[in-house]
Amino acid sequence: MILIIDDDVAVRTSVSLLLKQAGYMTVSAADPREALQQLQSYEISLIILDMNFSLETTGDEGLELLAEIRRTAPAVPVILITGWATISLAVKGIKAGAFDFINKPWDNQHLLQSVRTALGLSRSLAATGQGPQRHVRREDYDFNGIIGDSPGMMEVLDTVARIAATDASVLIVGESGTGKEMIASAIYRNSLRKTFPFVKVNLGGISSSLFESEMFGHKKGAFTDAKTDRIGRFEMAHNGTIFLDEIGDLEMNSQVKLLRVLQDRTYEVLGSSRTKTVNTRVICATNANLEEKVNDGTFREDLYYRINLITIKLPPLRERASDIPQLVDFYINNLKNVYGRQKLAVDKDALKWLQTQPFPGNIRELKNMVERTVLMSGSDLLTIDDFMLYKQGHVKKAGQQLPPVGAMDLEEMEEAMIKRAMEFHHNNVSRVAETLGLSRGTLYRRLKKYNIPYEDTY
Ligand SMILES: Nc1ncnc2c1ncn2[C@@H]1O[C@H](COP(=O)(O)OP(=O)(O)OP(=O)(O)O)[C@@H](O)[C@H]1O
Repeated sequence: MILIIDDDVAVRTSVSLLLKQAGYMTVSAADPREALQQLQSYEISLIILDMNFSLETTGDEGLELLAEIRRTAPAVPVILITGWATISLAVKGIKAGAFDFINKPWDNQHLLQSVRTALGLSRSLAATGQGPQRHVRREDYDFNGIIGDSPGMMEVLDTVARIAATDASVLIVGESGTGKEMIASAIYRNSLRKTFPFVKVNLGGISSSLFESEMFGHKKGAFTDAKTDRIGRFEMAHNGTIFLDEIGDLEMNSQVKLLRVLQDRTYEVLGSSRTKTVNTRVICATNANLEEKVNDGTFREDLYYRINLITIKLPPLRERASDIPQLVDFYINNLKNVYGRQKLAVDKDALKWLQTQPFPGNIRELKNMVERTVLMSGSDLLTIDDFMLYKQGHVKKAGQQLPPVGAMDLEEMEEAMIKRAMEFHHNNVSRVAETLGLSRGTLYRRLKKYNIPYEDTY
């Protein structure tokens, strides 16, 4: 049973009709007292609450009622309905524990989708809440290529399993190289949207002047360089999932534009006056601390609350060192096939030693280290010495190739190295980032800084 709380009878009736047509049962309440009564009388599974239901415009009464609901029925998700003008009120509501907020006038499909997500999520939370510390069975999901069964990793996979089928927006946080993109793809592969596109966008690589054209597309002639029509990423992701990587790098004026499409699910193609509607699940990732960015005013608080209904934190590799042997084994097995060296193996002491290493670049760094050590060592059984040699060799080789002191400054060297790597990898940004030990976001920033042309590989 869904409880609709609004003092406006027209709103109550239309929401109730919409939900009934979609197969839900509803009851409604016109004021807080009646709302709390209904909550006692019925088994309520979801509440839709209009924040401005009171005659006062501050919305305080709505917030008070929300707090009361959270106290009496903490497991029941609440969806707020708010006006654009009261967006700060919606943020307050989300902080106070509301599940989602929808703007007035609402789009029926959007409201229904939020209802489905809220119900799906609370059901799966209830289901996984049963029984002592039960972990998901890997074989029930598509977790291909995701290695590790440390407690930290299992917790991540449990969350992915629980939330994949819902449409909840997910924010994946963690240091560079911890597998954020990999987890985003796992959420998609295990979702109901898996037969629709998965569109990856590296926001770190998109300048604010190009943001709209990249994300929403443009019509031929919309601006000087618009020689042909261009389809935007949101359109490509229609019915599917959009993965917004490096969201922490998004500039303020682009944040407003992104917020609007996430909020209203509508946008306009540049050069066209028609409003388009998009239905997409949003997964974001960042290695920045967004809360800090919100506090220092460089990331919009309302956008932050819009994207992080669910937060998945990927632990750094040093906090799940027990996964290292499995990861090494996985990479060695891949390399056996690539190089036709079926006897490749890593000795026990080396495995132990690897587990004590700090790996600031996390799994990406471990993977690079294993690959390069295999390439450099002629022996099939890799020992600590081989890995050490790789580390020293790395430094020595670099030493031999350095230009004379004074010939170049650090920035010039960096630029030259990036250009060489781009040439070597034929502008494949992902490969270049891997070889240079950078995250893609960092590499994109450098490419822009040095004006090095690149094709966005996403
Ligand atoms: N659990 C894992 N099992 C196997 N390989 C992994 C795992 N996690 C990450 N990797 C590998 O490590 C590399 C980095 O992963 P990924 O690109 O997903 O990290 P990221 O956190 O998105 O990095 P960045 O912040 O730099 O964009 C990839 O080659 C990926 O295949």
